[in-house]
Amino acid sequence: MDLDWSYFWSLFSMGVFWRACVTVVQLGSLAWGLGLVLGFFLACARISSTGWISALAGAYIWLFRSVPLLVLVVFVFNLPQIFPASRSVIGEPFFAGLLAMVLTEAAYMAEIHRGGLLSVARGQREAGRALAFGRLGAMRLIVVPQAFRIALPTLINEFVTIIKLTSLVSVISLPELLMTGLRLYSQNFLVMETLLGVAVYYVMLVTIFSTLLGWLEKRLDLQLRRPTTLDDAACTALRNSLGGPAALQPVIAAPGQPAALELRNIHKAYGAHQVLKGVNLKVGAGEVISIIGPSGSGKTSLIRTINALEKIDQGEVILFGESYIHAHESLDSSRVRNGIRRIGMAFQSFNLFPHLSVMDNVLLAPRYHGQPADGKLRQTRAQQLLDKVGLLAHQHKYPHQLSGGQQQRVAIARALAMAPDVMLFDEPTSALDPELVGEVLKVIQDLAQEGMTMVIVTHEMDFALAISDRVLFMENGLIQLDAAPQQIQQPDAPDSTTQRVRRFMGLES
Ligand SMILES: Nc1ncnc2c1ncn2[C@@H]1O[C@H](COP(=O)(O)OP(=O)(O)OP(=O)(O)O)[C@@H](O)[C@H]1O
Repeated sequence: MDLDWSYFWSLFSMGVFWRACVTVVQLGSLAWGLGLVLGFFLACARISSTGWISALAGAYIWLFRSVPLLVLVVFVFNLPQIFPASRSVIGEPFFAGLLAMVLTEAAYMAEIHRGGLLSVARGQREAGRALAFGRLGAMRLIVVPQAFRIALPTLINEFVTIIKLTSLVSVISLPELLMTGLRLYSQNFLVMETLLGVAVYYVMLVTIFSTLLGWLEKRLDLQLRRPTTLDDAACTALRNSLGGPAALQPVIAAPGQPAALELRNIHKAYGAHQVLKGVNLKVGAGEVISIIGPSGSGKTSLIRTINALEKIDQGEVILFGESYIHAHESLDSSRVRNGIRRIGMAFQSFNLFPHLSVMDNVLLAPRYHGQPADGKLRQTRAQQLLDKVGLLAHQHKYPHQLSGGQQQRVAIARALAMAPDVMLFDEPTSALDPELVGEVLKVIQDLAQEGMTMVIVTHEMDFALAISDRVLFMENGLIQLDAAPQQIQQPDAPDSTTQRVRRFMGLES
């Protein structure tokens, strides 16, 4: 069978097809954009901890993924028979088609967003919480940007699907590409040539939009960014303009002043497993406390209760004489949030925000809290802190472009950016290669020398002895020994617990 090629080529100069292209693009883009937004809220509802909200969202997704789009399009278009008032809107084929597509796409996009949201590591939310972000703030600035990047390739694919699905709206006589072709070949009977032309129009639209969205995806791909490292001259010039590295302003111990931190009778269980069994601890301003002990003894659980990353079952945490966390009380109160702002934390796995540059990692919390209010001052302070941890030259890099030791130093600078009165370190060197441990310990040692109050969970025994005012040995959810390093280092230890700790620390066999 011979095709009428001159007719085929003439299809591309017909205004009616180009108008149909515009309709397809408008319908597809609106359905994609609205489905994207509605799908996001549905995904948030789906992962909500409130049972009925999650169930409602689940039911919506189940229903609209089950009903074929073609059926929904016809159904929506005929709704004015039941609700005449809706005729002015969905009596129009374009809006009826759009509504049906948005309802369906929202269900699909919700699952795509849910996948993205669940892929963001738990540590990211914890890092936000440790920087006193509210739930919404953490979601907006930390979780959603990462989830969106993860979901983007699938969302782009969905756009291509939607462009093709617009052809289904021809069933209610919307003059999109298929309907336009159909009307034409029902007059001239050149079915193959017309459908071939329609197919070429679709391929053209999909190609243009895939290229544009692919370009967007590349622009957002952090792996492809190549930030510059400042050379020595630029770094020195910048350092001089900053007036040197940041100096801390720690709370100085004074007679009669309350302890910087006090834990009273802290109990914590995971299910039936009692992990903390009544821990009492006082940390004076400027003191450095190291917590050591066998694996599973409750060290990490204890330090995480101090900045409300773990709820306590019994007891109280007091910060500079003010009661701040009580068992059974919400950890979302402004009192707790204000307390958290005074406490910085460095995590074992760093938990840097991978979508932000080093500089923006340090700036995120000060910007969020408006601390200090002046943006220029915030920037200067962030650069001074990066200088303090030896990373001024790397300020434009992203976390994946740094070594583990560098990442941990950025994490420390990020915590210091909130000018905390107390710093918590949860095994800060455990995830590092041995040759990178020293550079992080050096930063912590410098903080100790400047008088920062610190609680450090560590397996670095020599470091704990060298840096600490007191070393705590935890076992079975209790502090078994609270002693000065000099006392532990005495070879003729007075009691069996000290002897046991000396053996644990490798000081005697
Ligand atoms: N989220 C959790 N759910 C259930 N059990 C947990 C949870 N977190 C910790 N545990 C349990 O609590 C106990 C204490 O854990 P924790 O991490 O505080 O110990 P640790 O002394 O810090 O150990 P390590 O030195 O190995 O890090 C362990 O038995 C652990 O399995």
